[in-house]
Amino acid sequence: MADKFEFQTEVNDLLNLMIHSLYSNKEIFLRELISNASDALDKLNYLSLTDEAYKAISYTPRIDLKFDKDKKTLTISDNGIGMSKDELISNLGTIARSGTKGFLNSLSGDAKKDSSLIGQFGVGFYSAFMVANRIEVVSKKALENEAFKWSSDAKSYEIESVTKDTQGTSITLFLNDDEFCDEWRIENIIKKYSNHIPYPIFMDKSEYVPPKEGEKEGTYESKNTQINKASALWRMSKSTIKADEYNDFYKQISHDSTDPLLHIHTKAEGKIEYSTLFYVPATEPFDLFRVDYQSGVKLYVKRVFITDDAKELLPPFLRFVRGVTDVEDLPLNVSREILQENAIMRSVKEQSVKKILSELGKLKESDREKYIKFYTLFGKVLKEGLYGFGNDKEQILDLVLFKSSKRDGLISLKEYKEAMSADQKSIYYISGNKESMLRNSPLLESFKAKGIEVLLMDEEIDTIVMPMVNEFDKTPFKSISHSDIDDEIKSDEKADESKVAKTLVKMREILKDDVKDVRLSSRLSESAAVLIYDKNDPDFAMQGILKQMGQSDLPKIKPILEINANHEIFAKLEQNELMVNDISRLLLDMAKINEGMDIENPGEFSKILTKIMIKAI
Ligand SMILES: Nc1ncnc2c1ncn2[C@@H]1O[C@H](COP(=O)(O)OP(=O)(O)OP(=O)(O)O)[C@@H](O)[C@H]1O
Repeated sequence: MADKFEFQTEVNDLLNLMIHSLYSNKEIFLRELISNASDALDKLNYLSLTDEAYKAISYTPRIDLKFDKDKKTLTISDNGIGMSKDELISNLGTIARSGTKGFLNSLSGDAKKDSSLIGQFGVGFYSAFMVANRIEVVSKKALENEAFKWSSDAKSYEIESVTKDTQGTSITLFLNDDEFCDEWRIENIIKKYSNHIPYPIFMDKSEYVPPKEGEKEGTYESKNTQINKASALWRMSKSTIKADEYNDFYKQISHDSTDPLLHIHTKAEGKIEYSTLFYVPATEPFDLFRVDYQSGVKLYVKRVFITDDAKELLPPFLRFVRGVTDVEDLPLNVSREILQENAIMRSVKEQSVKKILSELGKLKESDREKYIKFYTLFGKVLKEGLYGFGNDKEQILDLVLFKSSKRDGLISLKEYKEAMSADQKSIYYISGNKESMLRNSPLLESFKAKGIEVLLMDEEIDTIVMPMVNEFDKTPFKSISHSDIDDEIKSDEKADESKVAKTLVKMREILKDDVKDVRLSSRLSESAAVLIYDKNDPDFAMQGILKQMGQSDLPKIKPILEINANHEIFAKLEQNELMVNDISRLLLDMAKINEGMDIENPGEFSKILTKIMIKAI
């Protein structure tokens, strides 16, 4: 008797999408099923090497494909770990991963793009419903006696008890049409996506047998043949691997259907022996900015798969990297603690980071267009490495790019320095979250007048990390929204305090609750006033970030209002005391607006402005 089950709502939504919307690139279903079979073999392989109970299982790991042209079925079998009844229910009836909602929301309606997301979101198995109207999964978990059959028409599913001799899983697809009932087509898909999974894939292939003596014509015989290479690509010598093979292996491990931007293959044979094969994707992994992102690097020890959940293998600022780390001198039953504390692992990690960063540096020099593509995708993540006291800051500073007040596009810090005049002492930057606002900030006036370049840091991460970066190549960074200012950018025309003495005293009094001080500015040439921050105070952009991070009890940080004594408005104000009150308030609010801040009392602002407009007409 079969028990009937309903799918979890999200699975229903997903299946509807699979069947009705995601039509292109259907062939990836096979990659997904083979990859699951390979994972199941990995799990059993690992247990049989590390767990006494499993050592007794005698098996040669393999995956078998069979199709029946008449019945239009394709069967994918493995002799891996298998699934119990409960596992069939939870693995093939629900979607455990929290990312799925994100998947459903992120679908663009562009079938090609959407189907490339399928694997990324861990909904691989369900993709088989793109090509099949019915699926049967027969599975027997290793060391258990019972086997079960899960079957579904994509609307609901049934589970019943069956017999099966060996452990493992056999998945039969009842295909919608003949497309995937074709030996040649299947072989090509396997070669394309699954050539380098570490286990052999077998299939019956008809082979031409030449005529024997006395016979006129040859015949075709069906022969069970291994159709993939089953060699761990990362262990092979670089010179024997073709670009296509690197790309295809990437697609298999990442479930991404776009070629990667870069691969970095290393075989270290010194004191510590290991192989790494890393890839920089050309698309953004869906969970790149999720706290619960999945590690993209699989750990192997002596070719035995250990885990794909080891975030320790690379630091978070390289979490976009996909690939494999295979270490020789570690025990197979390496635990999480070992991963974190083991000297070998630490050294492999350090060297991997150095290697990845240096290859990115080479790319920056050799192919700027490609590098910009990389940087646009992952620059923000890379910059996270500038936070704190990491060892890699210098290398990362060589890689970061910024917008500039003087040039189009993105420039590196080296390029900034090369254009500096001999007497410029600092690398100047302004940070905030809107490029247009930064470009038009009054704070840039004297820099523009003197032809000094300022980096425009308009990403949130800049505001967070830049205060933690002191210098680049011995040149200090200086935020231009702070009060300490180098002599070289001070205005040439020395402001004459006596011209505005009365106004200054009054403004200080009027605005004393809102600003720390009202001062003469030596950085303005056009605007009447600007807000800056004391050297050690967080600026406006930083305050915003602190609030976002939950620091709601921040004390009120008062800015400093700097005024341009040479501005006509102050000459007039000295003669017209009655207006000082209104104009002071307006100047403060205007300076706030220029920085993208909210003004405290918009009603009051409008009233004063209206009053002045009436006077002006
Ligand atoms: N051949 C198999 N043998 C054993 N377990 C399997 C097999 N196929 C699928 N499973 C189980 O079903 C789960 C769901 O598979 P599915 O392909 O939907 O997602 P996934 O493999 O977890 O994610 P991803 O596609 O990102 O690798 C797997 O995690 C695995 O536990």
